[in-house]
Amino acid sequence: MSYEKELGAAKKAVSLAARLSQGVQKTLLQSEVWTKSDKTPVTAADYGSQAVVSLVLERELKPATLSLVAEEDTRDLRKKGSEEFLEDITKLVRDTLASDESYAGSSITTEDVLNAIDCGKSQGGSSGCHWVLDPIDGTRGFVRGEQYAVGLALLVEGKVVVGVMACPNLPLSSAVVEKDDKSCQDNVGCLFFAATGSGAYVQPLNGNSPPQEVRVSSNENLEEAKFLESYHMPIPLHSSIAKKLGITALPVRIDSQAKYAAVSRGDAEMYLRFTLVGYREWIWDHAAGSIITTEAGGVVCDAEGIPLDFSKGKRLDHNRGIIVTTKKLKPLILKAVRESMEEENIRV
Ligand SMILES: Nc1ncnc2c1ncn2[C@@H]1O[C@H](COP(=O)(O)O)[C@@H](OP(=O)(O)O)[C@H]1O
Ligand SMILES: [Mg+2]
Ligand SMILES: [Mg+2]
Ligand SMILES: [Mg+2]
Repeated sequence: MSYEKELGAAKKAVSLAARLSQGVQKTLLQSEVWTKSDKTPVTAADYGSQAVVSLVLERELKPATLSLVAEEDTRDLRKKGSEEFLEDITKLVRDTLASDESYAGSSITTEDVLNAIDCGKSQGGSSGCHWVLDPIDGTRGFVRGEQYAVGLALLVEGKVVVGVMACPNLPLSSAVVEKDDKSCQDNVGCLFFAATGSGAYVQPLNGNSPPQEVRVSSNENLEEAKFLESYHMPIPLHSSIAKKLGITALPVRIDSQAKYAAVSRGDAEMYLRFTLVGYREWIWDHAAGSIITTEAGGVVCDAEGIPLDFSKGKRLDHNRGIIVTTKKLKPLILKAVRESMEEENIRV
């Protein structure tokens, strides 16, 4: 089955949400960063982006009911004292939609914004069609003025079939560039997308250049390999695995699912994610990224080599660890992972 219509709607939704987030990031003040009950940060861009994606999918696809599994909810926005913040978000959403010719003149109220965000309450699962959204992935990176992504995927019968990811600050050349390389740092903003069986592509986020197919690296020389991990949680096990593999370079730390995009484009050969014991991953942190990498010829699996299962609701059901790499390197990496885990007495 072709998912052309869904892909078109998702690209439009994610591009507009990225436009909203770019405006917010430029002028964001520390006082505008709220903290959620799980102690993680959230901003007007997270809420605004979720509302924009929800409204655009609704308008473009006119589904009987839109099933959206998304990160943010309106609990804090509905509390007394949030009125001004909600007004600001509504203005952002209104201005962003008005910036697209096809939506010019449409009026958006605070109630419309709250309803659009609340649309993201779906639980997902193994049957039917569900959109999966991380409106701002890597909010910590976003707040620091660094990397973040807007990730949207379509789940059909428990499988990811479409993925779209905007990385507004990611260089068009490579994610792994020197901080003082001005020419790369100035030429930023990527839109990655993939549909099942059709490959993975990238195009400039704010330009009109045609999409280019991306493929994972063909490098098999681990001495020259680059590997990625989260910015905020360097994990000792990652270093042991890299050392065992003979990787000499230090890990490159990047926020968000941009790490999946980087592996899909061949910027790096490996992304490791061994979080703290007991942490169960949200599907929206991986859905868009995983199909982009697999359609680019890569693999996404757990420490046992088993593909991730997106069919069990809002959380991923998998063993310890996530490994994103190339098909050629997978056996070597799994061996190094197994040995390092045994040595450090870490169970799957
Ligand atoms: N202590 C933790 N361990 C694992 N994942 C965490 C975490 N705290 C936050 N996260 C998740 O990791 C995501 C960011 O991933 P990364 O570290 O690769 O940038 C966050 O997404 P949000 O920024 O969308 O909330 C959040 O869902
Ligand atoms: Mg968050
Ligand atoms: Mg996230
Ligand atoms: Mg998020």
